[in-house]
Amino acid sequence: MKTFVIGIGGVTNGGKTTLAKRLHTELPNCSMISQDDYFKPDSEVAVDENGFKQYDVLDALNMEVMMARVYSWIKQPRNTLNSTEEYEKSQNILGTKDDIHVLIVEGFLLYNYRPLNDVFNRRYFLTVPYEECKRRRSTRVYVPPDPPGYFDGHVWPMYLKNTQDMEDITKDIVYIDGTKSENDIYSHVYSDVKEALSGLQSTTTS
Ligand SMILES: Nc1ncnc2c1ncn2[C@@H]1O[C@H](COP(=O)(O)OP(=O)(O)OP(=O)(O)O)[C@@H](O)[C@H]1O
Ligand SMILES: NC(=O)c1ccc[n+]([C@@H]2O[C@H](CO)[C@@H](O)[C@H]2O)c1
Repeated sequence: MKTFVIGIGGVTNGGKTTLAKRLHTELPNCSMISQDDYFKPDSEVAVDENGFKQYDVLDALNMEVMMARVYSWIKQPRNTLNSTEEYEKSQNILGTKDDIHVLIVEGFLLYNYRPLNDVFNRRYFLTVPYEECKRRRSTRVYVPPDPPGYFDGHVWPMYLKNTQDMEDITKDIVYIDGTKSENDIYSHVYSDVKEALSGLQSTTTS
């Protein structure tokens, strides 16, 4: 039994969840963890001098709790070949009976956190330019909702800083143009993953 951990990172509203959910549905033996589920309670998130809650930094997240979940999956992957359909899916995709378990981790701050960055076999990063990102974000309602000026006063500056830090930590990232259609993005990543899984299969033994 082997494991393969995929990171779907990128800018806010880059389409991470959309892509991750589809891969999760299509890949056999696949589990998914979303970083957004690990935000600290609002009362524990710092506020800056302009009154903006500092949500777009690692300190806003319970990364230790998230890592515990990731390590626990690696130790004992949850999804097994538990149905004929899953079994056939794995044969179609991998062309083999071999047992590979896939974990998708999706979120906006994956590669800046070294312990998490270290577990990825493949790192994707969805990008969207400033204007399109701001437009998409304005259609979303978070809890709590973005106050006026939040995108320019916190979200985008933190994205630029986090991306810079990320590039200092890891170079091994596959950048994806998030303005392409959902289908194009999915097909591209799916073929890439499939190729990587086949490689894993032929180079290792269980
Ligand atoms: N390829 C795409 N082209 C155009 N719009 C897209 C595309 N993918 C996703 N969207 C839209 O962009 C918005 C954000 O998508 P999604 O929730 O997948 O992004 P995200 O990166 O997970 O966002 P978050 O910052 O909340 O983590 C949604 O309204 C979604 O429908
Ligand atoms: N999920 C949350 O608790 C929450 C609260 C406030 C803001 N956000 C935003 O989520 C994005 C990541 O998906 C970040 O850009 C946060 O600003 C999330």
